[in-house]
Amino acid sequence: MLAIALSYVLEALFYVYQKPAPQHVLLRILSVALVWTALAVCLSRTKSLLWNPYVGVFVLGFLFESIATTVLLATRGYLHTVTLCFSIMRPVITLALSTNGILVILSCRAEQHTDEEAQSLLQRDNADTLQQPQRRLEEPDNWVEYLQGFAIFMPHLLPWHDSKILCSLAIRIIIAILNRGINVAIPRQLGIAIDKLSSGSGKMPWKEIAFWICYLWLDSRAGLDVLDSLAHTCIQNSSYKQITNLAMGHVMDLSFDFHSNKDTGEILKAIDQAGSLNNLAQLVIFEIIPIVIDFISAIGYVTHLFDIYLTSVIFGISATYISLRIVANPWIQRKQRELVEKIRSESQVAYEAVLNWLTITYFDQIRFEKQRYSSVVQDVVDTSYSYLYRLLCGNAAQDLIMTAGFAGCTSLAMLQVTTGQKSIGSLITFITYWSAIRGTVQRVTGSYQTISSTLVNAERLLQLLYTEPSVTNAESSKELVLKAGEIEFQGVSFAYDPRKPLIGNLSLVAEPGSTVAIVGTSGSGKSTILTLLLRLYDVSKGSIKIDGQDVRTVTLSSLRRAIGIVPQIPMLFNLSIKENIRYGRLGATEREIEDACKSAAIHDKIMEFPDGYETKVGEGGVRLSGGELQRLAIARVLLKNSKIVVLDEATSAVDTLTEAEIQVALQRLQSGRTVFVIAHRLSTIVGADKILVVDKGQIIESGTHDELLAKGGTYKGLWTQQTLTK
Ligand SMILES: Nc1ncnc2c1ncn2[C@@H]1O[C@H](COP(=O)(O)OP(=O)(O)OP(=O)(O)O)[C@@H](O)[C@H]1O
Repeated sequence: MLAIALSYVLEALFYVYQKPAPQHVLLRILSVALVWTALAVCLSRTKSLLWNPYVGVFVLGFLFESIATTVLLATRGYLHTVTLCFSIMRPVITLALSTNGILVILSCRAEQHTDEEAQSLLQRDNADTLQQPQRRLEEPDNWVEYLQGFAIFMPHLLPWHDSKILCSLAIRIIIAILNRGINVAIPRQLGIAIDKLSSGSGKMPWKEIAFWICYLWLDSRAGLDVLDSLAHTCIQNSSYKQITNLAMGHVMDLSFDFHSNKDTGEILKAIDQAGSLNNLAQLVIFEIIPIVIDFISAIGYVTHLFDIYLTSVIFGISATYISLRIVANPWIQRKQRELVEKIRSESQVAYEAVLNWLTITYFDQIRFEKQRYSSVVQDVVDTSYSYLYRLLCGNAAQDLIMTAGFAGCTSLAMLQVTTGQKSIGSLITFITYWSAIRGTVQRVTGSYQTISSTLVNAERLLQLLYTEPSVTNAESSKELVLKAGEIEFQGVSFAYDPRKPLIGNLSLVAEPGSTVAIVGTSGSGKSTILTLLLRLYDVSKGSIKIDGQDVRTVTLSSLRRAIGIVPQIPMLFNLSIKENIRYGRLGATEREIEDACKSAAIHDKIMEFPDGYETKVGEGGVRLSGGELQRLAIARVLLKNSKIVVLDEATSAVDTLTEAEIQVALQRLQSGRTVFVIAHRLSTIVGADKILVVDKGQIIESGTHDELLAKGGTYKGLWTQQTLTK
């Protein structure tokens, strides 16, 4: 392919120096050379080659080359040994290319056929669906699919239903159209003014100069740009709002399996970087499209002003300039992607260090953490230098081409002025217009660079958006209708990891208004049983029913509204005590909050704090003691006032005196509610209606305290151990 392109370039040079040819012949030769060069460059950069379009080009090339050669021989126009050689060589090469391509396609088909037979259809489809989004991001070579991946952002980047946005869009489109005219009008007007000046009339061309200044004003930042910037900011703010809300909303909607594996710092950075997508749609509409229009008008205007030679040179330079960026971009982008990843790990390390400051201090590892952070920062700096180096190399190579092109074009134009073919005004117009042409071509690569870095920045967010929540509302899900509050586990099996089954065929019934206690060794799956009730995970077998309704058939929101939970390690927001308790029921009055705190035996303690209910609890509740934290969590659930209550070691961190107080509160809480209690301290569950002893995800004993003691099994052993220890 390069040989064909080279033959055309040599033929063009031959025509320029040996045998002048009409402009249309030269233009054809140069255009075809460009097409073959572009095709060869594309082919050299393709990793997973799609042969069909290339073979199509080769076959068409062979047809056209053969016709061109036949016509040339028949008309004997511009025939010379050199051109004759080229004209015969090209059909031969294209024929060879076509034959080779067809053979490759046939052999590929044969291979594919055997591959497909060896693979089951279902397997292939599943693998395809699962890997599609990932593959799109990992194979930037397949750029159509890669871009398709980002299409989910489009409705958020340009919200069509918003009249304010539509109005801003209309303003920007009108200004963009006006700007296209102004771009040509400025150099044209200057040329007209100079021609009038040099006409020797001795008059000042006031009118022409006034128009020129007026165009300059419109083009300046005091002109149309003011209105354009306002409209731009309006659209940008709207897409910022939409994209960040989309990102945050999606992360909040993801299920517990995602949140138990996530890297918080890295996720926060990914959401933060989503902001860079704001400008994407506007960049395409108001940069790329105007650039194409500018370029076409530049080509037309220069042809009108001078001739097709100059236009072809400009066209060739521009194509080389842009191709260079396209070729260099993957090389630059690789470093940029590395840089983005390094920046994300930097925020992850910083986040973890700040979050775990206390642990770091306990183990006196502050120096180690400082070093760790400084080493990731150094990594970021080093990578940013390598990225900058690659970027500068690309820019320098491009600008060299542009400068050489300017020298060539201006010399050509000056040549025409010296021979009297063109006026000095035309030359000035061309020189002024050159900066517009250069600007246009530079904007193409600038926009390409911006778009590609925006996309690289947003890749992580895109991966996040492709992550589906594993627990969702079923299509026909209804609100949970709570009646008496009966809970039934029927043959429930579950595993966090399929390789390690945890709960196997577990069945239990919690009667309405009863208290069911779950006891057992650490890690036996007690908390997991209750996370299944909350549908943080779905059971892999069996079902969980509340008042006869399967938890998978009711909405997640109604299910979680019905259950109040006091977790093992309660987490609080870094807000005041009052605001944290109000989280149980946002509409609660101050009186209700105080009542809940009194019931949870924490009111007096809160009143001892200098700021009372306004005391800030610190991140996660770090400024409170373990016992205070647990009692606040109980108060929060009391305020929520839900029919079903789950207490996961709710009193493990309080002394026996406080525990006795809380027990009174809990008894109040338990009346009329179905309660699940997980407790290691068996003294707290002796009054439970049913005690289940769990081991390795199975219920091995069940009954009341007395029944279990009478049985003399595992429970009796645990009880004896604890009472003896006491
Ligand atoms: N989100 C999770 N992802 C993967 N494995 C988990 C997850 N949560 C718990 N596990 C594992 O499941 C097993 C049971 O954990 P679970 O918290 O249910 O035990 P437990 O009986 O409540 O223990 P403890 O009394 O110590 O609180 C443990 O081996 C634990 O490592």
